Amino acid sequence: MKSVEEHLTGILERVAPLSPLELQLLDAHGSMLVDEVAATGDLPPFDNSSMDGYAVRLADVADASERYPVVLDVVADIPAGTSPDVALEPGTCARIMTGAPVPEGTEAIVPVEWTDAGMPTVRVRRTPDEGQYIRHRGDDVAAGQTVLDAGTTLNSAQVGLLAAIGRDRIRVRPRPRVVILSTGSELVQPGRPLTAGQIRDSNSYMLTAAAREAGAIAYRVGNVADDPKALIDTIEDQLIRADVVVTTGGVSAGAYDVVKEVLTELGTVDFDKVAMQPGMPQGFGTIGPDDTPIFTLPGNPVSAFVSFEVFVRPALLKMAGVTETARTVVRARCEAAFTSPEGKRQFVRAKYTPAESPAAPATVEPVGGHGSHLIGSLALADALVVVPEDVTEVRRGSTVDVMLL
Ligand SMILES: Nc1nc2c(c(=O)[nH]1)N[C@H]1C(S)=C(S)[C@@H](COP(=O)(O)OP(=O)(O)OC[C@H]3O[C@@H](n4cnc5c(N)ncnc54)[C@H](O)[C@@H]3O)O[C@H]1N2
Ligand code: MOO
Repeated sequence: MKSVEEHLTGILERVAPLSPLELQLLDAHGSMLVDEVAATGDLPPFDNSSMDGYAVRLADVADASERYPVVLDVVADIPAGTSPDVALEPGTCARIMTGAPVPEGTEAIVPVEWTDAGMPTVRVRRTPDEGQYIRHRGDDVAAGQTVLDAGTTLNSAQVGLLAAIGRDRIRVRPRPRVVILSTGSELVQPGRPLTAGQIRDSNSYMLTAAAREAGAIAYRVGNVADDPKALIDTIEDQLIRADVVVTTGGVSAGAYDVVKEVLTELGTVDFDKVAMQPGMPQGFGTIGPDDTPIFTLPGNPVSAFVSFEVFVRPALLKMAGVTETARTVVRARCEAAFTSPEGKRQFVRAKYTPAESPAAPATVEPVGGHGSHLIGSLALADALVVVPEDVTEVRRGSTVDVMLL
């Protein structure tokens, strides 16, 4: 049997970061920036008001009070999106809206709430501080300033910033496109009735969601019957939109394990037993004219989930340009005793509770049994306890490695 490390290393050696592409801003969301981005202009691009109110000269309103309001002539009305062509003379002001450019001579903005909102004269009842409610050109971002570093995975605020500096396209490493298909003649799509001996195809949904959580663009193909021609035709049809293909089922030793049968014949996919539990039967290789990586995961739902976590997710992250591809592993006190198969690394689904104080360290509680079909308890887990190959018994209260999901 191969070790988990050997199998993972073999995979990571054969997948490469995807080539950079210039994408529309929203298509680049979630992708990694290839280049550092600098602002070509100032933000804000001009001095503007942060309040709806009146642009004033300070001397004119220095004596304003509730009791003795100052009366000013309103010589201009400046909505956002216009450019004022007035300069404030003594005794005058301009009505101005939030975001509108301040006219020449403006020393502060008086919010409309401090006035009688009058036109064409206004009564000002309070004195603003110098510069109050004026947002200055470049006080957010200065022209030439680096706003985003290369290697940033673009989140929503960063997409907003790129739009604010005028970028509508940006060069990124695209998110990998993953095609997920499950195999098995016993499978029925959710929403359809079951007949005797059938079960629902949960893997294709679970892995599509998992691929999305890993930042990929995932396409779910439903289930393909255990028929060699149907399988190869479906895979070939899907290659057009795939940077990676993931299948589940049909890789063990059964008489109808078509994935293994069909892909072994092609000679580009290796099938191995990996020393882990669950997830022992694994296949990885390439397929099609572009040598598209293909993962063939076992069909048992927990095995498929763990295999995705341990092998597929790191590969997807590497393709997206991420360098740290491993999940965070922490140490925690195990709240239950259990046994582990000798010579295999066991991944035990569990619930993790972070440390609350030095007296209450982090703990982890295994959930459900060990069966690879137990998706009910898998859904309760937020972590996997990782039990080394040479450990056959985990005692309650011992400290274990926990991979946080
Ligand atoms: N004689 C042997 N039998 C098995 C071995 C072995 O070494 N020798 N290995 C066992 C292990 S370990 C695993 S894991 C499974 C892997 O099986 P396959 O990958 O061939 O998957 P199937 O046989 O197609 O299905 C296994 C199991 O999972 C259910 N399944 C399959 N696909 C889905 C899906 N999309 N959604 C929900 N459930 C699914 C399927 O109905 C089976 O119950 O083999 C063991 N057997
Ligand atoms: O190794 Mo299989 O993946 O139980 O359950």
